[in-house]
Amino acid sequence: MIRFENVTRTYRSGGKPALDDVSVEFHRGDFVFLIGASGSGKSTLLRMILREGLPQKGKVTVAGQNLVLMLERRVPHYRRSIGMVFQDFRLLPDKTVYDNVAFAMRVIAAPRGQIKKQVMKTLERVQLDHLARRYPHEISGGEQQRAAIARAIVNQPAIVLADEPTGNLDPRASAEVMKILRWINASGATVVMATHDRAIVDEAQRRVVQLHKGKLVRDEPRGAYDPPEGSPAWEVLSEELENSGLQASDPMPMLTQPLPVLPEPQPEPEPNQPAAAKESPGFRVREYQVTFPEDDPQHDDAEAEEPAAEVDAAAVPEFEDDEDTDTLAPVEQPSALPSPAESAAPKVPRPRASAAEATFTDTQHTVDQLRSSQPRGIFGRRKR
Ligand SMILES: Nc1ncnc2c1ncn2[C@@H]1O[C@H](COP(=O)(O)OP(=O)(O)OP(=O)(O)O)[C@@H](O)[C@H]1O
Repeated sequence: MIRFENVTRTYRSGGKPALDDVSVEFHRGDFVFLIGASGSGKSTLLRMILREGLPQKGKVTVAGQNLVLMLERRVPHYRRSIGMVFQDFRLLPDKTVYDNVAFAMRVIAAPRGQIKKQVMKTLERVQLDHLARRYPHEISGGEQQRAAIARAIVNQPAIVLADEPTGNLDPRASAEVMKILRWINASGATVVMATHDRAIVDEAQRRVVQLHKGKLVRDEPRGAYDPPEGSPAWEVLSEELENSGLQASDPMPMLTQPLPVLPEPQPEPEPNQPAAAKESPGFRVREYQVTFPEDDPQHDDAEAEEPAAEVDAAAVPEFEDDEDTDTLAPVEQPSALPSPAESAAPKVPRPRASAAEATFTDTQHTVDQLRSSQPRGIFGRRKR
């Protein structure tokens, strides 16, 4: 479904590549942990799947569509089949939980009745229906992340990308988020999750793809956070360990080595603090300007869910791309989350991930991405 072939991406000419000759394939229904030290290229890879940034060399294909050759005008439609979850949630602070999720459907001009039904169904599935009327600053970080996930999946994307979705959460909230991501995956979506969270990776025993300085050094079908001793990844990282500055939360092949000095732990955020107060110092969430009519305080809520325009299915462009017949058909969600027993916090306490600087730092990106969302079904149709 997602294929990288010898992909090299360099941000600055003459600089070191953020991705260096990477070849990897993610299949429909995969659950993949993308791991690696800070700066190893995880976010760059995720962004490339979103078609934010193209490779200088190589080819990225998603559901048979060559992203390098994709026409710009088709990109918004393409992105609608992808749900994106960020470390810093990126909820719109002036909208309720309900409206944050509904926003993703309003911008694609979904019918009003469908919005209400689908938003509430999705909120129930992330167990947030009782908080639908709250604003982001009135709910916990874990609840904010669940709301952000609801927003990402409300249009039933075939692919869900998560960039350190548990990075700002405590173990219990992280476990809730993982339960939801597993459920999304079980419903058929491909999930690719970048993480520094050792405990989560170790516990899940799912596919692990590891980057190191832009190179793919490991692809294990069922792996732990640390590479197996003696494996090529272990060898590479062992060589690097002495002078690499790896964090304790980065893949660490030789646990007998002395650990680097860690920064002072950050204080736990107070419950019910505004979202901004919970952001790690490294984040740069910019002010954004949303100019949609529904942001106008005078705007009648009753009208807010009216479609902005009729969707003419016949007018929706279809993909003509190449070789494989894979599609990005929307994914039906099962009717319920796994049992509450599955939501128990992880047994092993783990260190909080370092406050790595978010790469998707521009909230406008989220708004743009939501604007380009669309009704389900479109991506399942391609010209033969
Ligand atoms: N917009 C950009 N402009 C220039 N360099 C960039 C840009 N984005 C990323 N880089 C560089 O590319 C490399 C890979 O960065 P990337 O954000 O993909 O790593 P990462 O593994 O996601 O890191 P982290 O775990 O800290 O989020 C780093 O050296 C980074 O400095």
